[in-house]
Order: sequence, then structure tokens, then C-alpha cells
Amino acid sequence: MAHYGDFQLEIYFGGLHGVLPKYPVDFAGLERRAEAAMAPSLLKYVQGGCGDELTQRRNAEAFGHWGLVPRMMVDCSARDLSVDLFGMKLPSPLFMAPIGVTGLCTQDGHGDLAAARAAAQTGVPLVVSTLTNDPLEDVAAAMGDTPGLFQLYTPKDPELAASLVGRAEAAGYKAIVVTLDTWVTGWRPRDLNESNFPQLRGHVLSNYWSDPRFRQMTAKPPEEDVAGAVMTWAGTFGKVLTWDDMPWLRSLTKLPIILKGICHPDDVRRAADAGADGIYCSNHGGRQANGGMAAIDLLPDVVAAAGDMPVLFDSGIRSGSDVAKALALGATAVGVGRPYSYGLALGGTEGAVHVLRSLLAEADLLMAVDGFPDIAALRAAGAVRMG
Ligand SMILES: Cc1cc2nc3c(=O)[nH]c(=O)nc-3n(C[C@H](O)[C@H](O)[C@H](O)COP(=O)(O)O)c2cc1C
Ligand SMILES: O=C(O)C(=O)c1ccccc1
Repeated sequence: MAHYGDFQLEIYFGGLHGVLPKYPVDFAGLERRAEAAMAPSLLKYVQGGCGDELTQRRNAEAFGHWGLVPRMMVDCSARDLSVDLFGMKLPSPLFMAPIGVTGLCTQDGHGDLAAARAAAQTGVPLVVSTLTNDPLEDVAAAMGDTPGLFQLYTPKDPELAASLVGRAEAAGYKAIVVTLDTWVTGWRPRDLNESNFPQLRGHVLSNYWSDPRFRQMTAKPPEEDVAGAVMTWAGTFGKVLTWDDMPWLRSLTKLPIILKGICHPDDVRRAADAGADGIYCSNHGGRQANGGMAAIDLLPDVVAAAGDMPVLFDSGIRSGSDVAKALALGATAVGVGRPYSYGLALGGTEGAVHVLRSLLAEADLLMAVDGFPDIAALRAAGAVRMG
């Protein structure tokens, strides 16, 4: 039986023939390489966060005060990392979180397609941002048999919202992830000090440019007047959503709706009452609000309130043990964010695949050593809070 952990032996055996891994297998090494390779403005945008980035740092550091307790004499020679999510049988609990500048992360500007191909190669689903350099239909087509989810930034124009969701459904996406925490952009000093905001320079707006409704909203076709179209985009980008909008959102699609940015158990209950199908616990990687708690510390209460609803999680996942801890604390599926952007920047599809395989190999080997043959066992064991 093949296991994700086999990547380890592949690397060691490669070394016997003088072949070393092309990219670092750890986050710190990966980030160092990305710092040297990426264009400074893109690096700032990806690496940076809100305020003094306290929440962003906490997100990653907080995994350190959660511990797994190993169990021995359990046969873990065969491991099963698969999970069920809305009827999809996924080979692993990992997914790629939506990253709106994925398109820019490869030099050719087609990073969204490169990420989609990484999804195709690994079976790790990609949550495709509203902000892409290639239209959502083209990104879906590059995913092969791996399911994709579409992340919606809900525009103020209701017809544009309906059009984007309808296109996603028609293109075969399996769920709509509605991001709630970004109708306005957080205070990001690294970007502000350089006036660095890629969208306002006309990047990653292809889903708008290609949209029939958006094209009705601009005076001239976007190709002829990028600056004008960008202003139309800025005018419609972020609708202020409240619970009263849920019936309308629900009416747009038959697909499962997942609400991204939910961190409070009362909001979980309201989401369930309002007809949401899934919860996505995340603080946007500390990019939107600073001063908050680490997302992983909020996950247990979110899971408890969610009952049978699946809970997706991201914010601070940097290693396979982080993945395992999020699962032990009740996440149904775990999102990797910044690390795969760095993988894309270093080696396109190959680099992203490397990052995903490294995370999965570490999680798999941890489960093997610690006596958890599958995700259910990990979840049943839980994690212990220290300090
Ligand atoms: C550069 C960048 C762009 C992002 N763009 C989006 C986006 O378009 N839509 C969205 O819902 N979240 C977006 N996010 C948030 C991610 O989906 C995810 O919540 C975050 O990256 C998790 O934090 P981590 O990468 O530090 O683990 C973005 C994150 C980064 C780093
Ligand atoms: O950069 C982000 O995190 C992001 O998702 C975003 C997208 C559009 C406007 C502001 C923030």
C-alpha cells in the first residue's frame, strides 16, 4: 500500500544516487528561498499581514501549545488519510486555501493554472479565489478529476454576484466558499508603506473582465480602459453581508455554501440556522484584523457548536504536525495557504506539489509513529492544551 510518508524514502534513496530534494521540505527553508526568489512587491503582499502582524505570528506559534499524546501497540502499518466532505471522498484532509494573487506567483502569470495542476496531480482540492489571472472556467478545467471549490467575494451588485456563482456552478465547482471578513481591506503596513495593492494595478481581475454582467457595468470594455474597469471593480468589490443576506445567497445556488471567517460559536449556530452547509474557521492568516486570538485556539469551540456541519480550518498551518493537530481538534479538512504560494513561486506546479507532499508525508509519518491509523482515530484522541 502506498503512503504519503513514502516521500521520505524517495528523498533518502534519491540521496544515494546523489539527488537531493529540489526544494526545502520545511517551512522556514521554503520561506527563505521564496524571499530570495520572489519579486519584492509580491513577496510583501503574500508574506505580510495586518498591523504589527501579532495575530499572524500567533496563528503559527499557537500550534506549539497544543500537544498530541502518542499511543503504542496500535497497528498503523496501513494508514488511511481520506476524508468525506459534502459527499466528496478526498484522498487526504488537505486543501489549498484561496489566495487571490496565486496567478502572480508564477513568472508567466498563470499561477492559478499551475495550482490547479498541482491539485490534479495530488488530489488536494483547490479553493479558487474570486481574484484570479485566468477565468474560473479555465482554472476548473485544469484540475482534472480533483474537485474544486469556488471562493466568492460577494460584489455589491447582486446580478454580478449571481453571475459569478452561476458560472462557478456551471464550471463544476463543488461548493461556494463565501468569505465574510474581507468586504474592506485590513490595515497592512508592509503594503501601505509601498502603496502596494495588486488589484488596483489591474491584476487578478479576470473573473470580472470575463463576466457578462461586469462588462455591462463598465463604460468601455475592460481591455480598452483598464483604469476605468478597475474603478468599477473597486466600486463593487465588497458587499457588507449580514445574516439577512443568507436567504438571498442561498437562492443563488444549489451547491453547498461554506462561510469563511467564522470564529465564534454563536456565529456557527447562526450560520446553521441560516442554512449554511459548512463552516470555515479562519482569521484570514492575520491579514485582515490584528490583535485577535490564534485561529487554532478558536477551533475547538467552533467544532463543538458545529455539530454535524463540516468545519474547514486554516491560518498558521506550516507543517504536517500542524495539520494533525487541527484534525485532532476537530477540523474536517485543513487548508494550507502561504506555503503553497511559496512553492508555486519557486517551482510552479512542481513546487506546489512538493509543498503538499511534504506536509502530507509529515502528517502521515506522525500518525504512523503516534498510533493513529486514520483521521477518526486522531480526532477521537484530541490534543492537549499546555500552558
Ligand atoms: C496573499 C494572500 C491572498 C489571499 N487571498 C484570499 C482570497 O482571495 N480569498 C480568501 O478568502 N482568502 C484569501 N486569503 C486568505 C487565505 O485563504 C487563508 O485564510 C490564509 O492564507 C491562511 O493563513 P496562512 O497562509 O498564514 O496559513 C489570502 C491569503 C494570502 C496570504
Ligand atoms: O489579500 C487578501 O488577503 C485578500 O484576500 C484581499 C482581496 C481583495 C481585497 C482585499 C484583500
